[in-house]
Amino acid sequence: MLLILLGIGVTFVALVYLFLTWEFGHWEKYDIKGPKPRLLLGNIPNLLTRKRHIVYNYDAIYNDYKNEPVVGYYSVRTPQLMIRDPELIKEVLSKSFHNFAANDFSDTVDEKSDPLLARNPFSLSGEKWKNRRAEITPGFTNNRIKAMAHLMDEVCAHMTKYVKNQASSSSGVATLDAKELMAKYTTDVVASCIFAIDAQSFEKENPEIREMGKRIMNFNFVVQLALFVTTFCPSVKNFYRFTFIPKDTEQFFIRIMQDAIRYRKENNINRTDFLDHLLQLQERKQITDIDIAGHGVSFFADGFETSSIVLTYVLYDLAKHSDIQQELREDIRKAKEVGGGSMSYEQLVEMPLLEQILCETMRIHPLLAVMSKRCTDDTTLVGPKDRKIFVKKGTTVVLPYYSISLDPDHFTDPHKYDPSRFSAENGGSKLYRERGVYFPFGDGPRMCLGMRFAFTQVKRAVVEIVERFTLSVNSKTIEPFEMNPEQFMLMPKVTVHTLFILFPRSLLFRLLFLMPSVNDDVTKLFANDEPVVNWMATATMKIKPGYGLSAIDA
Ligand code: HEM
Repeated sequence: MLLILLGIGVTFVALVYLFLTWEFGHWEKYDIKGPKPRLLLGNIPNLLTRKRHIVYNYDAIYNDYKNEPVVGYYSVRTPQLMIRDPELIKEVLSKSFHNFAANDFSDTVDEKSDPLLARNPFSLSGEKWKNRRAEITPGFTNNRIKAMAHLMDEVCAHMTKYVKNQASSSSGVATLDAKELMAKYTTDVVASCIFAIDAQSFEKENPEIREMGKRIMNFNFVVQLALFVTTFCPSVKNFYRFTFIPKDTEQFFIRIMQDAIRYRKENNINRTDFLDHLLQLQERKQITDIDIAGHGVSFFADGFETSSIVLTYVLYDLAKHSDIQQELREDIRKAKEVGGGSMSYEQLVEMPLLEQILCETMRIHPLLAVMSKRCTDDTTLVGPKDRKIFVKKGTTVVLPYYSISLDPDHFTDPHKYDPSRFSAENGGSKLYRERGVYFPFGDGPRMCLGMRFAFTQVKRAVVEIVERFTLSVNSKTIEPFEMNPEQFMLMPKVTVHTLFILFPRSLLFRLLFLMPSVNDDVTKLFANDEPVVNWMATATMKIKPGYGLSAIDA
């Protein structure tokens, strides 16, 4: 009996071992170099251990195979391919798009358990993706974004008031959590553009829409679990469906979308925003309320977190480089002078230095470690020196955006913050994009749909802050940043609570800045860690029953 049990035990262990290592010779068969995988951990151990962000595993693979166009590695036990060569990256994103049209995440989202997320183009593939993308694209015309820029003006006014209220009356310094500040801004902008509501992030302690937004983005754990389980055993997707958006959050968004539609129809409101686009779409195509809510939530989820992280990094970079900050301030002043005291939408989107700052920030602080695509048909890529690289249908290929952005072969002195590398004289971002080394918004037919909206939203906030406040890094900031392994996107692990000191640009401070003899005092003041000022509500807000938000009429 004991022998039988022992036999079963040994067979079981042997089978598990075989299961875990079965694929480990895959890349050798195709003559593709790569690191030796470890049992259970493969080559991305942080996926399981979560000791550090997975970006550091990908980066090590990228840098260890400098002369290889592609590297074969194993995620847990599944063979995956890292594309290092920029020409091949362009091939995957654009030229051979038909063979890499699916995002790796695509078939992990189920329409029944996640009806809203399943309507986001990012989660879709094939015809469904094409249709959804075609429905959203006209929502981002130049005219509509221009109209939405006015809605951003209102949010900026709230933000300025909030920052001023945060500043200590004695020093004029406000120490703020930049990420939190920027998330409030983008939440209010995006809520205004889709749901036509004032989310009141700057006025209320914990506005419900902000909390619900956090819960949409808080699927980090589920995403990481799904990533782990599906790379461990990809067929899990066929019989188990993950739920990424909690049900109460889903119901909340469906409800506010329905309320927003009813309110607009009943009151005959004409407002050029994304909701207006969705209503026109509903008239033309008879799409359901769930479809509309799906589009709304997509815009919300894609729009607020990405832009708020980029904004946080822009503020950080400007705080670190006071000369660039001052140059931008001067540009803003000149633009406003030309505009007779205000800045037009056209002026905003065309400010060269501001554009370069954004491009450089998105290079030096990439938002994503890698972009993952799924090979949808057996394909042979042709690498340098005519080398044939066979990619089997179903293989995940990753494009190492983080590592490429910081590779000295592609960007001179890559750790130096230098917006001028994106100046028109140097060829702008187009040059790097054409080389296949700069793709913060992806590229090809699946490129980010909200790019122009995101740029406008980010630029508007930067202009507001730089014009009115002086930014400096708080001395408690731990640098260089260590990325937070709990987050899917690349965000610093440190609490950014005391990261910045925002300076109201009062006349007194302007004078201090213009007089070199007192500049030292200002520097000292910057270095002081001012306590966070507890903000108290100063305005009474219209509270709408249900979710404490007030609708915007026009
Ligand atoms: C600075 C902020 C943003 C960054 C850096 C960013 C970046 C990206 C990236 C890298 C992709 C994947 C592209 C690919 O798969 O090749 C993407 C896709 C997407 N983004 Fe953005 N994004 C930003 C803001 C926005 C905003 C504001 C919206 C909408 C309001 C948006 C909507 C989308 C959508 C719908 C997709 C899926 C496109 C598709 O699969 O067809 N994004 N974005």
